[in-house]
Amino acid sequence: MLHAENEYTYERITEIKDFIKSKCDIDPKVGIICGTGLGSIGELITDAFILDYKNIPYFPISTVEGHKGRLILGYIKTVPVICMQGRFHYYEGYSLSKCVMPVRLMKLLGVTHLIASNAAGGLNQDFKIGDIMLQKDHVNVMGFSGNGPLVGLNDLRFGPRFFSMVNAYDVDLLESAKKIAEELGLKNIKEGVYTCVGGPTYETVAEVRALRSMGIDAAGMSTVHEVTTARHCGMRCFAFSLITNICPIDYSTAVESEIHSNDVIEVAMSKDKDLKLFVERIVQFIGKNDLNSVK
Ligand SMILES: O=P(O)(O)O[C@H]1O[C@H](CO)[C@@H](O)[C@H]1O
Ligand SMILES: Nc1nc2[nH]cnc2c(=O)[nH]1
Repeated sequence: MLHAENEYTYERITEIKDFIKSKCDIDPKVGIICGTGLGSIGELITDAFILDYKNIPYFPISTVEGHKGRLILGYIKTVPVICMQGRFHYYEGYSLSKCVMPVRLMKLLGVTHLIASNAAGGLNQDFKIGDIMLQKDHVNVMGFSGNGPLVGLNDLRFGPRFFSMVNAYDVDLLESAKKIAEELGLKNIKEGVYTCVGGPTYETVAEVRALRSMGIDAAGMSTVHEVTTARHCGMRCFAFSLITNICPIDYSTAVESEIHSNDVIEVAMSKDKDLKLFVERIVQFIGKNDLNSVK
């Protein structure tokens, strides 16, 4: 699968874009990707136009729990948005280029800013369940072995062959998000480095130790390739992880802290009120300050 030809050419994604445009005349500026159990962020959207993935030509379908499989266009406080209520993961059997196709679709629809959310395990042992980790950076461990969303022929209409990933997580958005969290009185805000593993297995103790020694604070199975693709096509990115579990770094406690996907979904859903307010305010901020200043 690694070097299979990317079926999602510029022309194919343009076809999908034209299909959506033929159904809905909203021009989204902010793209939102809901993580596992975080689909309620989509409830913020007014004048919502909803498309099930299964009804969009060439779209994959969501196969995991906690992902509804719907694309929503509409407004958050007058800012036009597009929201994926359900993302695609590598472990579902989708190539990384397939997983990130919706990011490119967002670009073709006019999106300039991406907000990606995810459920993640805390590797940093100072983290607590329910913390919101604002992503300041990532380590692309899958990319180390050449498994990335941009492997293959490069289409310059999306972006350049080589590009920098410094400032992948937009510093201005990150700082503004911190201020917003403070204004909202959110106490459990952390900042850190995220990584995406292939999954679907959670980490062994040895893997937790290895990832931690690389300076990584949280592990998931998404987001890195989405942000990479968004940066390739010039979007400004903000991402956060809801820490749904703490990854065991000691063999003595590993068994009792075993992770179950139901717990991940439950913790994520229990934070929906805070996260909806948080995302709403970030989108508003982008709408007021940032829409015309794409870097
Ligand atoms: O990254 P999101 O989609 O939030 O989901 C995270 O939660 C699931 C594991 O419970 C994995 O899919 C992992 O990536
Ligand atoms: N890789 C990984 N993904 C997660 N998603 C939610 N929790 C975890 C975790 O502990 N590890």
